[in-house]
Amino acid sequence: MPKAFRNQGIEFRAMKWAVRHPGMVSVPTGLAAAAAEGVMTLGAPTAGALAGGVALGLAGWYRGHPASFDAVALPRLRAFRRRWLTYVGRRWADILTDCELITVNRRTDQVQVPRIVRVTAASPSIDTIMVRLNRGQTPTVFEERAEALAHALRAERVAVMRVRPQVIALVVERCNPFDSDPIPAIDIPHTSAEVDLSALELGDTEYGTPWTLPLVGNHLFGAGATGSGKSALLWDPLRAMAPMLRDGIVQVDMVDMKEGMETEIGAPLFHRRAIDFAESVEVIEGFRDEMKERQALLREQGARRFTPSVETPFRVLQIDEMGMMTGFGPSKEVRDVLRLLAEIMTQGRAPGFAVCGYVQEPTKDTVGVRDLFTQRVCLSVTTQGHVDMVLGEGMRLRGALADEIPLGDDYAGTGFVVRARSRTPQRVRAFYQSDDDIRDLVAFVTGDRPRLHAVA
Ligand SMILES: Nc1ncnc2c1ncn2[C@@H]1O[C@H](COP(=O)(O)OP(=O)(O)OP(=O)(O)O)[C@@H](O)[C@H]1O
Repeated sequence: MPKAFRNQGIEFRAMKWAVRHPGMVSVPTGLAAAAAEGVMTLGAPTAGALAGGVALGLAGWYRGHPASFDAVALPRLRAFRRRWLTYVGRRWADILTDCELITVNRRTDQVQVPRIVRVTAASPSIDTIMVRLNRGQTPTVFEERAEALAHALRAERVAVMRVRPQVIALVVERCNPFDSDPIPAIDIPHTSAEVDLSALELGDTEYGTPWTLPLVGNHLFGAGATGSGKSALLWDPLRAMAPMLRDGIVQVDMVDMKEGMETEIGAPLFHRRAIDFAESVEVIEGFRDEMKERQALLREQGARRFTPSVETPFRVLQIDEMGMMTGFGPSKEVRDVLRLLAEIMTQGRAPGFAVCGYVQEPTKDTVGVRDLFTQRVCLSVTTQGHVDMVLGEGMRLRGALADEIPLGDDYAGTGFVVRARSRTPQRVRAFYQSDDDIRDLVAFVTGDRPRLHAVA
């Protein structure tokens, strides 16, 4: 038989085998089969030109529009690479064999390896592998072997989730992208012109790029167990907006339901501050009334939205331990607070009124207005269910293992956000501000002047 036909026969057999064993196909065989098919169908020059064109197109996309490339193409390319290099045929079978996750058919003695259905890699350090269980296997078997699997995959941890009957997801956290040392606070911007309210820098993403928050036009929800580092979510936006606080272009009201312990050190930064329930209701009510006045003013001026200025400052209401106001207080008062917050959060965008709420327990019973928050950060939480409550349905499955983030200083301030464009979770770590950093911030904002505003 001529060599060309012999080769074709081999490739056809390889392709047929690959189709029949999609979970077991190896890189050289799978890719060679695909390449061979391309070459045979189109001819070598056309196939080569096509492959080159695709590579060039991707390079052009990356250079021309890195943001959309990052959101759309990169996760797919990464998933493809992981699928065919990391979780591939023999290697996958060996790992599952070593972890005692294969089965043997008693009748035929055939070894059966749970098949990979799909691999996604929303972030550089987290993969989700959908696996079809062998008949007779249960998700519990994988849960019990998760630690062994993590070691075998050389991953930090593996979480097992039930997807549908016979299909589970292995969420593989490959590494912690952040050092155990905190990320130091950024330098305070000098002038208001340097502040971008639609991109306040709060920390780093797992890519090593700045993690920014668009606070204007949004409401921030920060959830995390005690000790997870929620205070960073409170102080970091203030640091990023410091010149505007100094110049009166941003005014922040603070409701500190920890009896003022958390915020005493930065008290001069706040326009108003409340540290018990009754004062807090007053502050929230005052915030709502001011929003109404602003709405009336904009209506008079025929303006559809505010422009941050000394006359019409961007107003922010921060509520630490929000659950104490919205879940655990006396029922009539709680209802009133929820109504006020709902009013502010549904109407505050155009007149420039934003709410930042920080909670330990993100359930609907505790925070009835949870769904009105438009920006969400999930730090280390205590249960799996909390992750989707904060970030949205299915985010844990896509890799947001916030309940697996260990508590402690090495991880404090680490959490997940959802990327707006691709709706995929991304790991972030907030800047750490020491007490001295906060004192510097206060000194910068107040200068030599006396306290800017009365403190409740
Ligand atoms: N971004 C960060 N990076 C590193 N360490 C941090 C960061 N934020 C906070 N920490 C450290 O983590 C510890 C707990 O932080 P923090 O007080 O903010 O937790 P919390 O979530 O507010 O807890 P609680 O609800 O009990 O007040 C603190 O000792 C602090 O030093």
